[in-house]
Amino acid sequence: MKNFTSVEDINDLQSMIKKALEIKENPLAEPNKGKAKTIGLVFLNSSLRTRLSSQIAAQNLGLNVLILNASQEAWNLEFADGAVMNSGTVEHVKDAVEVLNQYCDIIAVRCFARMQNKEDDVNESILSQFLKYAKVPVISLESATRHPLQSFADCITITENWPFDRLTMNRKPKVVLTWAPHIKPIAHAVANSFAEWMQNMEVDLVIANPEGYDLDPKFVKNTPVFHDQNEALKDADFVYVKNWSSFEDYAAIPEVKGNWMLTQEKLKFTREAKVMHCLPVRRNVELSDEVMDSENSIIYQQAKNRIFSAQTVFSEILDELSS
Ligand SMILES: NCCC[C@H](NC(=O)CCC(=O)O)C(=O)O
Ligand SMILES: NC(=O)OP(=O)(O)O
Repeated sequence: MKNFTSVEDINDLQSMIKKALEIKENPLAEPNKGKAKTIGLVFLNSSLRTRLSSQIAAQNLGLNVLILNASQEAWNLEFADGAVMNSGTVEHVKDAVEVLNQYCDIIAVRCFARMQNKEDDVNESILSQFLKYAKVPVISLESATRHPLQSFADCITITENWPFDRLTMNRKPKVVLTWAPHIKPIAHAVANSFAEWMQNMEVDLVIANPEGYDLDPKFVKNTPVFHDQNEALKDADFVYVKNWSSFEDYAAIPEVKGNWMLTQEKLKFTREAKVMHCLPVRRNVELSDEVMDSENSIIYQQAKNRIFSAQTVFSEILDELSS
């Protein structure tokens, strides 16, 4: 694995999940694998889970970890080619990445959608510059259109919670990615990425969202989309709750009829579905306290699995560096 920015960067998802579950059994099995190597974790946006789980994963492998909370601690970066930098930005991303090349064996970066210009976000205007200027492997810690370490952790979590003998069960789990309300425009990365990874799993995926909130067709592909949440939830085994803004009318939040917050009442339509969310979650807006704190929730397990998705990816990249 050279870089890790999408599901396209892995060869075999099932063997990656197997490896992650082995790492989970014994996370300290290879304490010197990353010895004398340095990973730089660069955050252009806020984080709790990604920052801490990546740090734990790197430390478990003996990597040196540099963390730059760039939005708060570093110089204001310029991303435009040929910019005359006589205003607010202090350092060009080209120079920043060239310097990171001097310090790091792996560069990991979080660069959310800026939600100002659809083309910029769809074309990954920030991540693409890291990929262009980096001379070392680049890992996405969530970019404008994808959150691959989250989606990989989601695959691990679904696998752990669908342990039945698939042959005797004779059916795939039904997984529903449902839109949920929010108070402000939210990016598409988590939802896009979840759809993309689920399309590579042995599951029946459906997406539920209100009219006006269809995701980018590039990510939806042939996944069935329901505009009636209750209909989509019927017989679900897993319900993944997530807000996103309009893709078509980019970053708009058109009015929604009815209440899309996930409640225990709505779970009655499901097969006692397990509930998932990437966190952070707006309680009693996206889902009710009752759901969040119920036996159905596997949300903290998902957060824990962020360690093992990251450790598996770092481990694969270290294998590549030493080959
Ligand atoms: N990294 C996981 C999710 C990040 C982001 N959430 C947020 O921006 C929440 C912000 C808020 O709730 O105000 C998202 O959903 O794409
Ligand atoms: N799920 C997730 O990526 O959380 P953070 O934004 O806190 O890293």
